[in-house]
Amino acid sequence: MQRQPLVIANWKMNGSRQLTSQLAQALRADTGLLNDVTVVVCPPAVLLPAWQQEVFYDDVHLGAQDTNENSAGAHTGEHSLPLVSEAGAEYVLVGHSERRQAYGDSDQRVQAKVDSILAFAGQKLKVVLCVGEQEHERDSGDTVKVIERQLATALANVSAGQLAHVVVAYEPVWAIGTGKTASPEQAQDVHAFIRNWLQQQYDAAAETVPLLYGGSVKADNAPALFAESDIDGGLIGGASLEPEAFLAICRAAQARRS
Ligand SMILES: O=C(CO)COP(=O)(O)O
Repeated sequence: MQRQPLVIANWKMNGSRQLTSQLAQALRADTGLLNDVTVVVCPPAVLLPAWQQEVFYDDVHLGAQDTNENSAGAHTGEHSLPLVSEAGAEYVLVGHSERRQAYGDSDQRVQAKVDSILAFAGQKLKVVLCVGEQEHERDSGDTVKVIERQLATALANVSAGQLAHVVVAYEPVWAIGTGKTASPEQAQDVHAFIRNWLQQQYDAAAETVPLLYGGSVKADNAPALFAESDIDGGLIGGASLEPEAFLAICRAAQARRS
């Protein structure tokens, strides 16, 4: 099945208004690219309004890096779904390893966030569920066990109908920001496992779910990664802060369509 390639920029706690204009202009200069590839930018939440002004043609889509599972209340420093949605976000990253490791996002909390996003306002938001093993878990042969646990908990309450609003990003923790990319074969093996697992749970609905690879994706390694059958695009950290590099990565995803 032909899935539209998807590339998501995760700026993490980086970027600026100036970079917002630069990247938006670079992306908009290549209209053919934006027809073929769905491009989503997840800036820090305070930059969402600046991005909203840049992408008034809806050609680039916006996302939030995280949200709180509560819709409002006394949660100092947090962002709710109504707030990020009003600021233009259509996608929400959930369970990024940096949130799992440093900010208390347990499997259960990830599940609560997934449930709240899919229940929000008639399912207008998409979940980008991040999963991935740590280096010692890969070394001890537990990669698949960890991924299965993360998927099973996060998606426990998700129906086949809701799966159309889910993207899964495989981000091996040892490859994030380290320059150590998973080889295309290592990534494809895990993506095939994820696809099979989704098929067992959801039958045909699993075919529509975009599976992204993230972890030190750069302009030079993206073509080989995106040539794999179950790698539908990427979740890009550092290289998304460099317009030239990010565009080259998006073009590598575009090549999946030919
Ligand atoms: O964590 C990532 C994207 O969410 C990957 O980050 P890097 O591309 O900087 O390794």
